Amino acid sequence: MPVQKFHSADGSKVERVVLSGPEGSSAEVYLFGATVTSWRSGGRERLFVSSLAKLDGSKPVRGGIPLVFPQFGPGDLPQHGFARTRRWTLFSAEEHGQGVVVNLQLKDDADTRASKWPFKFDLLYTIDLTATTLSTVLRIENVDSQPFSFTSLMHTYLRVSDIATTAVGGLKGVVYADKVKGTSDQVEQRDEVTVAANEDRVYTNVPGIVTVTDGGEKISIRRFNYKDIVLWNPWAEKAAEMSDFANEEYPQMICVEAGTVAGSISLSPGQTISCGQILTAESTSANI
Ligand SMILES: O=P(O)(O)OC[C@H]1O[C@@H](O)[C@H](O)[C@@H](O)[C@@H]1O
Repeated sequence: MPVQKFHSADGSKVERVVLSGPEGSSAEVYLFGATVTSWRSGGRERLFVSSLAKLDGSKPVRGGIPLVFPQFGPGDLPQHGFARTRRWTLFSAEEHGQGVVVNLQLKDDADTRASKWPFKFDLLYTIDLTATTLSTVLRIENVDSQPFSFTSLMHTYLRVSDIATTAVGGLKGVVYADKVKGTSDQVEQRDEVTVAANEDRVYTNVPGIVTVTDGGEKISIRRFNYKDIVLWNPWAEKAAEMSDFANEEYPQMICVEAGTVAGSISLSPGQTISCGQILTAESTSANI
């Protein structure tokens, strides 16, 4: 069965779905936050989820792909907006020629309309799995009678075997803001960006494909309507401040987050936009 539904302990609602694709590929998605918590391809888990992550809806999931909308970072709303902490609806799930696709939906409700972002919206989140790709696309529709603006991002926690041998390509020549150092106009000089400390950077207007290599493994990130890339690893010092992240886990992950966060996206009444990423796993060594 390509899509399996798992219910909450009391059996009253679907808690998560598991997609089974070709060649042993799979993905798991929680309806809480529409959070993808697992993506297996080429016999490997490609996403990192902390062993201390809360999966009971008590806080955003520390790992996988939390969805940031309508606000990146701190601001009028809670950090990273409300999409990652709302319960989404399972809209549809079906097999297609090359894999399986699931659509989740989130609409405004009394709580969101009472928030500092009070607009009427309709979100459709499409998670599409093939043997080697996971595509996540967020379609945002303005169903209000007034325009609105937002920032959004897919906060992807990639699992790596060792941060010391992990390199991110595709950022050379890109201007970035360094949130740790407090600078905003540096230009990346490196072909391969490595991380060896607490890093929190926003690369703006990234032009093409971004790659993450880790030993013989490579993930390519293709984006559309998402201009920026956030690079984040908490390292030991920030890890110690997070109750839902084990101290020793930071070498096993890197967040490479596709989004539009340096500027915002505006939609007029009736307008829609689809923003997303396609992650492709290219293994040179399968380990099933
Ligand atoms: O702890 P949170 O809210 O999930 O955020 C984690 C990190 O998310 C990153 O996207 C931000 O750039 C960081 O500043 C932030 O610390």
